[in-house]
Amino acid sequence: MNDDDDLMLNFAAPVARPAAKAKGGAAARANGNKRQQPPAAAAAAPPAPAPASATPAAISTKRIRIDSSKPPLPSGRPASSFNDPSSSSTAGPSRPKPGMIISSLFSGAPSSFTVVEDEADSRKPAKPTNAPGDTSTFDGLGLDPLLVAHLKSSRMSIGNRPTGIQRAGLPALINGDAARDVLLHSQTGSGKTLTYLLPILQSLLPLCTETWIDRSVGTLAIILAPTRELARQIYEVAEKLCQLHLSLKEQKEEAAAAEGEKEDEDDAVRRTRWLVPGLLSGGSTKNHEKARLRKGIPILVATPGRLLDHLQTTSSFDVGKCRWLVLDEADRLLEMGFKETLEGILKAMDGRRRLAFNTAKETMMEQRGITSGALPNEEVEDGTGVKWWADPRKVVLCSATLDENVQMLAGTHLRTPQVVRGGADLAPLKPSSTEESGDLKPTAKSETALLTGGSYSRLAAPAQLRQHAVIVPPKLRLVTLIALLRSALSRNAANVDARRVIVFISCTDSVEYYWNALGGVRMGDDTEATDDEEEEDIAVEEDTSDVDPEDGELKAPAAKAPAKANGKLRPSKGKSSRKVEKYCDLFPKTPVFRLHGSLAQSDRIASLKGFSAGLGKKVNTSHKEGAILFCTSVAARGLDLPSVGCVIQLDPPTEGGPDEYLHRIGRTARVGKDGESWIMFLPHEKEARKRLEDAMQRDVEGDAAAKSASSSVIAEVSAETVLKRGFGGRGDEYESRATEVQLSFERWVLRKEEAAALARQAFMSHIRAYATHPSNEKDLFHIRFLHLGHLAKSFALREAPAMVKNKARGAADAGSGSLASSAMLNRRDRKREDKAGLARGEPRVEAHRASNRARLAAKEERTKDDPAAMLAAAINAGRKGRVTAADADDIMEGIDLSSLGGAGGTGKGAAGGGGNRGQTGRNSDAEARMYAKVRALGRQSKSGGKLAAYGADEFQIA
Ligand SMILES: Nc1ncnc2c1ncn2[C@@H]1O[C@H](COP(=O)(O)OP(=O)(O)OP(=O)(O)O)[C@@H](O)[C@H]1O
Repeated sequence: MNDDDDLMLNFAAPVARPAAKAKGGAAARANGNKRQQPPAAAAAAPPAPAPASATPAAISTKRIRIDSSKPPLPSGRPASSFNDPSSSSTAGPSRPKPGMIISSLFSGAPSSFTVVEDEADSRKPAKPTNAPGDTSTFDGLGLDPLLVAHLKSSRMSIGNRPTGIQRAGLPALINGDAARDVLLHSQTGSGKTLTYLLPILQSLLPLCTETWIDRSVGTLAIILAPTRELARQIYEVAEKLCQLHLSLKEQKEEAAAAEGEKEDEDDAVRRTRWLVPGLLSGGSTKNHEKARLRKGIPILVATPGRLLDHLQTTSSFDVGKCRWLVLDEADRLLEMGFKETLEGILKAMDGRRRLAFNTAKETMMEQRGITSGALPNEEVEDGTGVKWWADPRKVVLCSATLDENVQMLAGTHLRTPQVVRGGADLAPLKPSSTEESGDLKPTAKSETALLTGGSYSRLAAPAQLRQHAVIVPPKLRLVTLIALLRSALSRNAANVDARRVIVFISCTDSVEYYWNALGGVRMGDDTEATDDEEEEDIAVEEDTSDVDPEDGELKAPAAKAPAKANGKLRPSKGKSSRKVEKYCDLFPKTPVFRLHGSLAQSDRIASLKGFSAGLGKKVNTSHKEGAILFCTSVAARGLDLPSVGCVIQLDPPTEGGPDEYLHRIGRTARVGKDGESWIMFLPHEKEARKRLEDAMQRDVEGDAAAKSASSSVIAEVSAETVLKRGFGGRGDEYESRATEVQLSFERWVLRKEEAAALARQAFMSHIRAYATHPSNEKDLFHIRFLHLGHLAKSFALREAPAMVKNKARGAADAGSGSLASSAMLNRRDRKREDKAGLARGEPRVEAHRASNRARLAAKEERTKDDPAAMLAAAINAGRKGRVTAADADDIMEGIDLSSLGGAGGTGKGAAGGGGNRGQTGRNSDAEARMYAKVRALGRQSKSGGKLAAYGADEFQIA
């Protein structure tokens, strides 16, 4: 984008443009662009894509996108030596005071470290595979000059170089076969949004010359996105696109005014500005949305649940003339269980279209006194004189991954779909080439192999993205995370734009915990925080349910609200807690944000805006010192956050496997930019790195360019290397620094019961989330392999796991009154809604219920003979907020706590190599013995509080 200026000189020669309609020009100006009636016999052809010629002109308008600028540095808290990883100060950790609790991170850490040299940095920087091309231009692809000029303007700042998917997709969507739907398949961050938005706008622009048409014409394009955030992001891009100059004259005038030249009087095609986007994502009240729909929203961006709701209940919602339906992140839409909703939407839209068409046809026949046979369908027009139904509605399905579900959807609902792919090699598009585009036959079931087996299915990360995996013993997870953050922030010191870091975590409670903990830790001393600081320290959000009944949006898993502890904790009762950023002593000038499905919508928006642009008292406009975002997988798909230099996965994805991994790392290295990613594995999960690599390698098989770009290599780096880099110092000094950091977190947890409650809750939820890894990953990700005591350390907990569980349960019981009653209320509300829906015979509710019933029946069938599956089901129930205290007991007791025996060896070893219980069958004797032991441990810990009796001295119960 920096070389936009150069590109301005390289515009292609003007291309032919169909004669512009004269009406609406001078006449429209004379009438002040008032709405006119169409000429009676105006058999206006459906506006066709109209490549036009123009001399591009510079446009200078205010920039809308929030970008980084450079505010003065804020003054943070007194920085300790930790704020300089390169410092070689010999100051060690604070000396233990009498009675102070000592926590050792490094003594007894499993066989110290196996040093695996980080070869990542010595790897040759790869050629970006999702960057804009070098030769092709947007105007060369037949894009309207108005749009080309707009893309180059400071409003859009895109330039004139299309990315691979744009080179392939724009011609297919602008000039392609009108009778075929399109499946866009491309790498993350390759510009898919513009690939469908530009053709939509181009096809609708000619309608703006018809001055008798306005937004009351109804909805002409619908874009569906799985989450509110993504929907909002697409809406914002559409909004910016729609702010283009509507005539070349306007552009010339502006350019002339800027350059002091005399304006040119020719080319006075006038367009009226009614082409506006709207957003329906459940963010505002339904009545408000209904009012907006009544007015008309020509380009509508929506989440599926809300859209179907309006299709079923809002009679003024006019989609009879809709020409485009885009399903963005189609794989995610399906994963989130929107299949029936999507089918409902398609059915409802077809119905409305048929109805509108029949009405128009009957009116025409009546007016002309002719029979149906004398009026071909493609000649049917409505009162506007536009033949809306001449071409079928175009469905565009976008996905970075082509799994079986996407293929099924495409095969069932798309008309002879054309698969359009953005090549990794950025070669100029050859539309007929199977390398770039291919045919997908309508019978998806039989054609599945065609797509997955060949070179169609691609799971490739951008080649310039440097991927790393770090194998971390559980008790070093917290300090390794801090080290990674510090390195990422300091590594990109020279590149302000790349200093944003995203950290993916498995569950909402853990996100809340780490966000609060980072804001709460104090380095350099162990004094109490002031009362004010204490008040500000902890902010928690109340859980809502898994699925928002309004927009069907999936919430992050296991989001139980932390229970009231000693009557002090302040659950936010769904109210927005206004403070969305925190600052940490370890990187005092870097704001830390969080994002998960249980946050109030206003906080979600504020957090995203803050992370993207800068917010808060200390940094006013942008983040010179970077920004950190802790989030669940809710942020994995589609979000286009500017200049993310690094993605860290503290927890590997619990669902979605390599696809989810790919989407998460796709938040960095976007559109040819540089980026790095880190994923943490526990020692027993080590093999997972190879599996990810293999999955990506398999997927690029046959694609020499992508293979040679080695985009699938995940370099293994030792925890020691990461800690050394992150904490600096000479020799083993990094160990004492890391220990001091760990101690500071532990002090924070010990100091306040609220903090301890958060930590316990996060620990429990983490284990529940861990248990949801799919069965084909259980050989690596099984809760029985977890060393719970060491894992507790990564939440800065000093308590034994059994005690953590008991206390968490106690706290939950204490707070159960309000939580339970609010859950009851939610349930009652939903029941009432379902009842009302059924009474009205709403397919949405029926479909929802039917699918739930089918799912439950299938689950029961699967789990009835398998205790492991029953346990997993209980844990799953926990993710949905339905876990009871007894379930929690079962979960904790179901884990092989013999690992607590210290001398007993690792969790995996103690599991006796039994593997998955579901696979090997249940040894009831052994299980009974294990439960007995667990209960004994529990009793022992309750009466004496001395798990050390079992050699579990790492818990250091005082
Ligand atoms: N031709 C281009 N030149 C420069 N920047 C571009 C171009 N096309 C798109 N972009 C920018 O690239 C970024 C990523 O685009 P977009 O979000 O559409 O990617 P995506 O393919 O949808 O990614 P994901 O799969 O992660 O959702 C956006 O900030 C967009 O403005």
